[in-house]
Amino acid sequence: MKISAIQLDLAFDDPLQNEKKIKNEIEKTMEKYHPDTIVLPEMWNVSFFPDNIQTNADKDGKRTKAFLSHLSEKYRVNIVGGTVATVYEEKYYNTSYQFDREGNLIHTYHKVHLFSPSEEHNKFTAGNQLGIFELDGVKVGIATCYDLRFVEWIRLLALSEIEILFIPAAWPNPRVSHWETLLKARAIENQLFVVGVNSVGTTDKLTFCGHSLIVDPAGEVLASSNDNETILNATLDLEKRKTIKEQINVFEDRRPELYNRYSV
Ligand SMILES: NC(=O)CCC(=O)C(=O)O
Repeated sequence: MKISAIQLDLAFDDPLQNEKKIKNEIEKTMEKYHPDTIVLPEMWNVSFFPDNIQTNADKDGKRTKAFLSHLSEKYRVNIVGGTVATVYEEKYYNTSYQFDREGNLIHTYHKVHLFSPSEEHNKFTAGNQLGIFELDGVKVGIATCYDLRFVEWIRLLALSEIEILFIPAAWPNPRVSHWETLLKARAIENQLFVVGVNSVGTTDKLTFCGHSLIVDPAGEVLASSNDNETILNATLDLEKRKTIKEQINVFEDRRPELYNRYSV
């Protein structure tokens, strides 16, 4: 599967400008790289995140769904649509929508672990469903930014036998080393491909660190970036995951009966 991950400097609280930019970037990506799947960063409609989220949160995700559905159908490409601020029945969510090559919405994920240092938990409602879906017949998973720190949550995805984990993010400085280390660790410990797509640029409070990464199940970096806008590309050889599991099969060697005994 050929992946293109688009690392962007998003306009703060300006969904129209961000839509325009994403449309251009997707056009450019399709012309230059012809990927199977395009991946976007977290909260791309407003950036992470305006205090007055009420103003521009997407009602029922209607606008975002129409926008991404049109692009995925037009370019016959799967889109892992990063996340956007949404509002459903007066509750705000950090929501990710996924589309297949026919423009069908195939999956929706609401961020589960809200980033309390930025007061995200006071503005948004947390989701409570695992993010699992299929792209071109491949089982894949999604988690959003801060979710990456929750090893138990990502393990549940891995135990569901996903092959690729997508992590859209708005991960700021000064924690670039956490971001890179955790992406690699989640790839190695779960023997998965991990596609981490961050933002760059600044808001009134944060500077996003970029350094998006595509990592293979052995923790080898297939594509990396700095803190500029860029498109990362990698072809994921899904057979490699099988070979790695044959060499060190941590899933065969797990002792879940002990983990359950000591669980608190
Ligand atoms: N957008 C986020 O969830 C930020 C997470 C973060 O900065 C961290 O975990 O560190």
